[in-house]
Amino acid sequence: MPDILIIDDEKAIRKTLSEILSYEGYSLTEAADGEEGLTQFKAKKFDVVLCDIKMPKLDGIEFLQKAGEINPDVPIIMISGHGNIETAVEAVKKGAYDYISKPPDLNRLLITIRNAMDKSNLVTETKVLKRKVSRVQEMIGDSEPIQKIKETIEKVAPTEARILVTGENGVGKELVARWVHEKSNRSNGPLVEVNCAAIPTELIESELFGHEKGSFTSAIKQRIGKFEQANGGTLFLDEIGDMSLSAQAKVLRALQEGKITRVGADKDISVDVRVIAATNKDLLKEVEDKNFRLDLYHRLGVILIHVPSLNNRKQDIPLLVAQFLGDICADYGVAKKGIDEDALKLLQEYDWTGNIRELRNVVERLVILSGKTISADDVRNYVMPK
Ligand SMILES: Nc1ncnc2c1ncn2[C@@H]1O[C@H](COP(=O)(O)OP(=O)(O)OP(=O)(O)O)[C@@H](O)[C@H]1O
Repeated sequence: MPDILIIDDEKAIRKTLSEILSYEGYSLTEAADGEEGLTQFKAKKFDVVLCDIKMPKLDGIEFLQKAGEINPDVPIIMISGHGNIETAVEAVKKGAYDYISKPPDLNRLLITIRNAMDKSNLVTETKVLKRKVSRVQEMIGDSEPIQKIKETIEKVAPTEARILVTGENGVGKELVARWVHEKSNRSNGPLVEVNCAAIPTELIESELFGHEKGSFTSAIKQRIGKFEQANGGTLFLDEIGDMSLSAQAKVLRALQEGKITRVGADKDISVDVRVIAATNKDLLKEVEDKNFRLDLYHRLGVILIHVPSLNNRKQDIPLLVAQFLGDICADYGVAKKGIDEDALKLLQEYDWTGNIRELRNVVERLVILSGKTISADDVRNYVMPK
């Protein structure tokens, strides 16, 4: 049964609308002002909201803005009184689905609600489709290490084992983490990613565990951390070797006890998260240098997956180039370009210190600058040997 929220300070209007709509098979919730409406809106996902414009506490326009921040996909139909048609039009400009006038015309009311629900279903379907289309990039390569990595992923993904992925920048460590999540029993839950190297040391704890309002100078609002966001899913801690020792201690506790504490809070929160960590550093050397905790290393690295550099699996280059050529030409909306054998050979001779990320950039450059078929001369002209 579709759920409709009616927000109006006039009891008579709420009553009339409720009667008509419940007769039509909708389930109704009523609120007497914008604030109450917002509380209801937060508590449950409605299919449609009918909202008066002039109300005490929070008026219709303010409700529209706040509701849009919480869930922009729920259609809101404004109910306008005599004197505020202009405001209703303004509301539509600001994102309301439509408006109806008081007293409501029965047919127009029902049609508007039906249309609003159709539109909202379409929005949801489009989102689902988009998600399906943007599925995880396939892991290309038939070299022995890549085959072994794929086998390991198949085996360990359905378990709850923590995984430490190692390898240079741009080799595909994140892709490994994505596939583990995708093939795990948590694939319907979130995959949340944190790049530990990109966050200043003093902020990493609040980023991971969240904070309470006022717990430090810039904590103006309460904030949910990445561990909580990843609840029921997977947390990918990238560049874990760059994490401060004090954050390491807290991550260790989260892993040992399945509990976290927001910065500035005194209450524990239980979290159900599978952690996959990645690093381009030699963590055991970091342990030796006292930059990384040995106990955390053991907790994280139940399964170790090393992704070798592209220079150590150059036989994967032709397959990767073919894949990237297809993807990039499709992105640019041009017919798929080909590549000469000699050009491919030259690419295999290069030193790929930037790994797969660099290879993709080079293919993109070649697609832009070359003719229909990429030649060895194109490679010589546009790809500088190092
Ligand atoms: N085997 C592969 N097949 C196809 N694309 C790949 C493969 N490995 C990596 N890529 C692509 O190369 C790019 C870099 O990969 P990714 O971000 O996973 O590397 P990374 O090791 O996590 O890098 P960093 O350490 O810099 O974060 C991504 O666009 C990824 O989709």
